Amino acid sequence: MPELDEERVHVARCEAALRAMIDGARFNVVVGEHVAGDRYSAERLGRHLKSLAKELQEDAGGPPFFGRLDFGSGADAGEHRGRRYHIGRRHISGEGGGPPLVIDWRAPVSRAFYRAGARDPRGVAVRRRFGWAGGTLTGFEDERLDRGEELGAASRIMAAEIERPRVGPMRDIVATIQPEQDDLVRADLAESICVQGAPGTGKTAVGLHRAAYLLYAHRQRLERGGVLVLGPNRAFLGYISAVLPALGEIDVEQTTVERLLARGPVSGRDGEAAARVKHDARMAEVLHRALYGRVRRPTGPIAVPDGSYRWRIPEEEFRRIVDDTRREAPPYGVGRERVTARVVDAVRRRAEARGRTTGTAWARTVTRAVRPFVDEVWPAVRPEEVVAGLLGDPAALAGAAGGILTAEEQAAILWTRPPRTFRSARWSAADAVLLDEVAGLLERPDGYGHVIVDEAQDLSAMQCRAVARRSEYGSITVLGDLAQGTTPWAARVWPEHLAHLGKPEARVVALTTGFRVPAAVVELANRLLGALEADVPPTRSFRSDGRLRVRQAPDLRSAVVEAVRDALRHEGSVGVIAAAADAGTLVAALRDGGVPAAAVTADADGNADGNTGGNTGGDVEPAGAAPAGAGRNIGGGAAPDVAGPARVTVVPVTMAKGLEYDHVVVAEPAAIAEAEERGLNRLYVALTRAVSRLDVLHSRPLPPQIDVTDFRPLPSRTGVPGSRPLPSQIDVPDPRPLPSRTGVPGSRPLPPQTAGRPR
Ligand SMILES: Nc1ncnc2c1ncn2[C@@H]1O[C@H](COP(=O)(O)OP(=O)(O)OP(=O)(O)O)[C@@H](O)[C@H]1O
Repeated sequence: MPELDEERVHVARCEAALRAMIDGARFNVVVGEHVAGDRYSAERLGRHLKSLAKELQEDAGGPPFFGRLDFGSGADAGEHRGRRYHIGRRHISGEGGGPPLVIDWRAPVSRAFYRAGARDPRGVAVRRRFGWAGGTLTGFEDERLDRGEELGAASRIMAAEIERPRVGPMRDIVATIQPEQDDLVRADLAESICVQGAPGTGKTAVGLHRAAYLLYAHRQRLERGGVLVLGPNRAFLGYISAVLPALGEIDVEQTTVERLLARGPVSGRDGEAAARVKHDARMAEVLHRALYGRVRRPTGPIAVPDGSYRWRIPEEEFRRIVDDTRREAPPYGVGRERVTARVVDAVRRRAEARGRTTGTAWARTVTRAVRPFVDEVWPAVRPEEVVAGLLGDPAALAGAAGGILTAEEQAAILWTRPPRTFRSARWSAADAVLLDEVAGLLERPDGYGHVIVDEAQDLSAMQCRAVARRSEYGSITVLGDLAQGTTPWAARVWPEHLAHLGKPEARVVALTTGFRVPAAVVELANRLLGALEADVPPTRSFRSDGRLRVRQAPDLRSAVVEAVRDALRHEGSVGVIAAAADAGTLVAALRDGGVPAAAVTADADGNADGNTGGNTGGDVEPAGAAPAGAGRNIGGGAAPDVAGPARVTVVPVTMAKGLEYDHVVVAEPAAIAEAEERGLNRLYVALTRAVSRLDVLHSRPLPPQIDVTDFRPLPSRTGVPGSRPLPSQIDVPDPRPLPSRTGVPGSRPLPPQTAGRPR
């Protein structure tokens, strides 16, 4: 039988086995409800089995496997000698307890699929990649690693997967994880890592796959604490929300830092000066002082009535208890309990010396009697009281911030009209960070087993501390790009940031091969790097396809409508990215032009993406005239079933981080660049959202760094083994001749490898 037919037979066996697994899981749901010993276990088991049944059901339509490993007969194959494994998104059990039909991509043996190469075959004789179209197996590609064959980036199947137009939410990348990405995905649970990755290098993908991997490899250890994924805003979270469920992980909490810290609605706003101070690491010390400033030295003895006795703890002893407890520096709330317990103990010693029996009831009564004395010296407080007490009272602020904040800084954060009580305070997004800091001083928050922080460069020192508090006993994966930092407090180097995150020892790894943005677009964006005050290596694109078009247009609005109409002739999502102030008019222009567009709007909960005024996280508002599917058009995802209008989303550039669209129209770069202090970083983000095509439209002069009159594609730095640095299509006014990479002016380079990746 031809090999492809044999594989199709295997597909059919997998489908049958999967159906049997679904039936089995459903049966177990029913049985599980009766077999578990107690209600708690019954509930847990039921929940587990139901979600398993649901996952399997939802998964049933997808390709059951994407790769195959045939191990050779050499000693390096170890226990896998002569064996063959199909690798897929999830394990599929063999019929009747036989060997599994598909091995989970996270299993130890699957590692060779991602890491084996001609130089280090890891015992693998043949690596096979499968091509699928609409659930049908269409072909495969073999690499005879035992004969020194390796396609690398020349694999057609891999290139097609990476270059596939984006429709719908972000997909998993299990079939094409690159070796350097795999290294990060499978890093040990105990290890904290920081991935400095240029745009589109797969940081987010790596983080999500790492979450799935860790849950697979350390499920029991992570079950209690859980895994937390933090992203910049809701549009981003919407875009990535399908990846983990597709990998069978539905219990991962995905949220923004703002939501994680939220104690109530954000109703106040800060000016930039105030927000900068509130987000500064020095505020931690100010708050610490403000809180512990409430602890007072005892000014008298304690007298506790106890039946016919009256016990007395002298002032000196009480003072020693308070001083000792302060020195031990426990969380404030614990300190309060410790002082109380120590005073009760001191009373107990005296009572027992007089022959009193001191049981639980005695301790309860005495504790009640001691409380008022402890309240005097170590009062119970709420975070809101502490922060309001500081921001609403110049003297209190001066007391806590003296020698830490300058007079101007203190003036910047003082409330001009303090609320009557802390209960009526209007808290800003930055205040939420201060409240969380105080809450963390009062009581340690529950920690997570592992925290993944995306777009971490934008976090402030105080936000980092909030994350650190939640991962004190766990590890973290920090994902970010210093060049994409846009908040006023964005990191310029990693070590300091990692220290604020509580993991100064984290390994910093750079990813530089971009999988999203085509080479020509990358080269344009790279030109901004010198102006971004970030010491990061330039991106090298894996992709030689794609198109860049730069156009001057006196009437920008009509040019945008025209460009979008043109974009809609191609498959995939379309994103129009503009300065926040211009987004509304572009939505209107598109709708007037008969091109309904969805619009990314701000989150209600605040300060997600560097706009200190709050309201910068995002959501997607469906296009007015769009069909029902448009509402699902979160971030980069066009609804899968749409044929036109709902594929277009207008994104204020402040919301574009982490998103991607097949075709991007960037409108008026100069307006983006001048809208904020780190406007060029923002422009860098905007220019790197395109998967296949980028139109840059401008009516005003372009920022000099990307002025196309001087635009010449740089020699390819692709450097991806086996890749073909064919220039992407570049369409700019009056481009200078392409520089030669073979020495002949205007000549186009020949790909080093012509086999395997036809276009
Ligand atoms: N190994 C891979 N195989 C296939 N696609 C990949 C791979 N790595 C990344 N991608 C794709 O490239 C795109 C960019 O990835 P991702 O969003 O994770 O990058 P990023 O580094 O977080 O980018 P940014 O900093 O711009 O947000 C995504 O569509 C992702 O699926």
